[in-house]
Amino acid sequence: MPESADPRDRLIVALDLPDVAAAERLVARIGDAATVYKIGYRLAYAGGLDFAARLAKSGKKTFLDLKLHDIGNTVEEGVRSASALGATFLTVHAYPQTMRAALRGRGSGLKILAVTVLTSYDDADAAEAGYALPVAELVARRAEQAAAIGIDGIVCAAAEAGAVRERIGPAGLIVTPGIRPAGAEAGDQKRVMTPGQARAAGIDHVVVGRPITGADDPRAVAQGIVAEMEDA
Ligand SMILES: O=c1ccn([C@@H]2O[C@H](COP(=O)(O)O)[C@@H](O)[C@H]2O)c(=O)[nH]1
Repeated sequence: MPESADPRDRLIVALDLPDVAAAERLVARIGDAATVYKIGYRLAYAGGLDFAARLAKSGKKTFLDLKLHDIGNTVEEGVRSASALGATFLTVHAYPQTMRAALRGRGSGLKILAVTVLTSYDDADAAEAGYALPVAELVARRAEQAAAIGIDGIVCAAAEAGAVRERIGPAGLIVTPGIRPAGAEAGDQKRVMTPGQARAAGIDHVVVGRPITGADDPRAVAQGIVAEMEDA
């Protein structure tokens, strides 16, 4: 999705909910305050892929956060199947073989986003997983590889947006989870920024789940996040 004139497109609401009925209720409560919805494992394994296709047909943009990573043939064919769901975004892990396969399987209209290092990881977690590089360097390296391969966008923490932008140029998308309005619980997220800080750092889209799904008034929280980014 190129830089949109609609500020609501900057917010991607993560529908991390137990079933389609709960997702439908949340989307109805948020109404026109959000335009882009993310379906991850939890909902995808509970009928969420059909729901994603319906959401796309209803005019919302959809983001399939499936974080694919497998042998090239499986990724390519998986992306080909996912393309048929009418989604705007699909994630894969930022491994070169995986990213190349995803681009081979992609139909027109689907943007492939490469997940660099999960925002729940800090340097100690990366070391525990066997990586010699600190997170910031690993993100930069993966962004550089993703750009060379021709990937559409990068998923990283907002703190890395500047370094990623240098490597992917102005046309690549920077999508950042690990976003918390001031005062909200970080939960398991370790590389966190507020929506305003993230926007000022140069991101294109923020992903926000629990601060919206757990809110008494999810529509108001979504509107607040969009407004905070507008003001940044
Ligand atoms: O590095 C990553 C990649 C994906 N995610 C996903 O984003 C949302 C964040 O939800 P919150 O409730 O706002 O923490 C969630 O669906 C993750 O699977 C991420 O957090 N970090």
